[in-house]
Amino acid sequence: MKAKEIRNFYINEEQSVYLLSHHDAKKHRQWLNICIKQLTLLGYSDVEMIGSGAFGFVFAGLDDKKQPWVFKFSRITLAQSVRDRLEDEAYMLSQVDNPLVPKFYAFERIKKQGILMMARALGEDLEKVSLKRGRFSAAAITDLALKLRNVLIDLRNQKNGLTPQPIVHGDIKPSNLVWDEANQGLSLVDWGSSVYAQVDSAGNPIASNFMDLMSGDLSTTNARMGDVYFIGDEQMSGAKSSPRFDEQGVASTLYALASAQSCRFGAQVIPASSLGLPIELAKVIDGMLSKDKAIRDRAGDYFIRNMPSMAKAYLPPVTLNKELRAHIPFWYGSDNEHPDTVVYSSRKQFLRQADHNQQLLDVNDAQLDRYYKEFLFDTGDTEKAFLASISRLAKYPAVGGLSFHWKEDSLYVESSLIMHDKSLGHAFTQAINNTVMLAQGISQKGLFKCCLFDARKTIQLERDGTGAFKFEQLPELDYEVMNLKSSDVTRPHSYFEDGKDPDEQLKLPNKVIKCVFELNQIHHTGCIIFEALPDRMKIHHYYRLLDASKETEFKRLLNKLMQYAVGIIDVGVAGFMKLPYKNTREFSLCDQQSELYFPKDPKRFDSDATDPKDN
Ligand SMILES: Nc1ncnc2c1ncn2[C@@H]1O[C@H](COP(=O)(O)OP(=O)(O)OP(=O)(O)O)[C@@H](O)[C@H]1O
Repeated sequence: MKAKEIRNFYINEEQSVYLLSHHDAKKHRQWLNICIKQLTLLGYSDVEMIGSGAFGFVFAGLDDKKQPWVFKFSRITLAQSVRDRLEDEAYMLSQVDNPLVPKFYAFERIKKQGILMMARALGEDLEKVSLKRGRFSAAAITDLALKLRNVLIDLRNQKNGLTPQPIVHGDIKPSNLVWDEANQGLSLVDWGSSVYAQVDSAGNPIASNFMDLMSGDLSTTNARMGDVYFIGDEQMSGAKSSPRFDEQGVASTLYALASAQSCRFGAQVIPASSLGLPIELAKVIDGMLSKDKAIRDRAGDYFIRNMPSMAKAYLPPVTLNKELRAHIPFWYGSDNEHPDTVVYSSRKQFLRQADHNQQLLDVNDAQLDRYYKEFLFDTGDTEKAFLASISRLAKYPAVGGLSFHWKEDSLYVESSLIMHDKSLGHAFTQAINNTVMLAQGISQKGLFKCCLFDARKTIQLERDGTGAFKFEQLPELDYEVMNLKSSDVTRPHSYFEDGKDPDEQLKLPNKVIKCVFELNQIHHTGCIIFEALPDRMKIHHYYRLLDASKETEFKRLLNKLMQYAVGIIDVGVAGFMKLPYKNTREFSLCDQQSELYFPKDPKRFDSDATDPKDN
């Protein structure tokens, strides 16, 4: 089939579509519709978008024989050299013949836009499963570990023609593993970081032919950057491509799924040996995630050799902690409302550590761009894991605010969180608890604040030629009213206005600040963030009025706040957050969670088969 008529590609940055400018949002929607329409014209039915990543957008559809296909498009906003990689991805995928890998169908190029066509892996990717399910059980991790170990063996034994030519996938992580629950089937997708290995696991060069040996290829790396939250140190620092890269991806994946995190960096504070896994497997995973290469390699070899016997262990469901409680409270909001959650955090500054030893690969790389944008390059591992755990909270339909204050020997957390999907309560509790445990592992003194808000409610105002904001009617700030018991209403509450934040650069007009202070007299919780750009301003906010008797005054002040906000001329970001009570939770600092292994006598810990939905 020939994809002839596809035009006008426009793919924007990955963020909530609600935060794009009106113009960009429209273009984005048009673009998605064009893709769907064109794929439909080509004869595919039931076309839908099923995924997106740093590099591209992925659509699925059925061919004329009702076979499921996947179409991957690269983001038009990326440099041409990066977009060209879709063709390299197509080539590597075409080289792999494995039941766990979706079959390559075709690579088409229309104008500058490439489209990779392949079989669809059935099921749901493991990152999505993890967000719903929370921590995977010991049995699920063990089963997955064996499957992944077998994938590693297959990649090492891969032949290129007749010569053995191990392949490195280069980006093994939960979202690149598609899991089919019904058939217990696993697929490895996204071959965009894949290359032929240059060295074997012992570091000896692999050359497929004489020409390779002659060319300079053996002295420089051919490695591609995988996801910076999951790749190991060697891939990050530009070592030659080796099967060890994928061992690292597998270790990160198992660790992330066992702990319900979205990265590998938390292992110093929440080691695999604290997650209720069988002792042998836990030690292997911790070993593979070690900072010491010799330990890592030894653990990797052990994993490859012994995983089949480790997988024979009897691992019935057990409940190691009778009751799962959130370390900080959260409340359920209406299930009907599904916020498109976006997180905004300030004071990342103090989480940084000078570490300029990283040798970085290709600065053009989209992943690397992300690495810099997300301030990860000079941040310690635990701090990275903490930031990733905050981003994970934003993957749930939740709004609210959090403040972490690290003092002499304690951590103080203030919070106000509303979750809008009860069925995710169990997994969300684990996500919160991870955030707290990681925060306990941070030893610097300082303050970190973040707000989770619904991007759908963000107010956007465009500027005219003079910089003034254009609007026909002054937009209104949204709020909801919750009538709390009067005993609650009289409780004191705190307000966050604690000195200048180094990450805030917008100077707000005094009248805006005065308004916020007046609002502070009324019992409520919420946040407001002014993001003033050269061409427009976004006002992110959520407000919950906790004293219904003051609604008229509250509304009047919000209105006044908007009137003054449109007077902002400066460019930058500034915000306020208000958390409801002074009942701050105090936690001791804790470098590392204590050991917890799968019990030797599982019968004593019989699972009460808790359904996550009941929690
Ligand atoms: N063949 C496939 N079958 C089923 N789902 C797929 C397939 N290929 C991709 N997906 C889904 O689409 C998502 C994004 O695809 P992919 O990882 O290839 O894109 P990417 O832009 O390279 O992402 P990343 O930034 O994560 O590397 C995957 O997480 C997966 O859920």
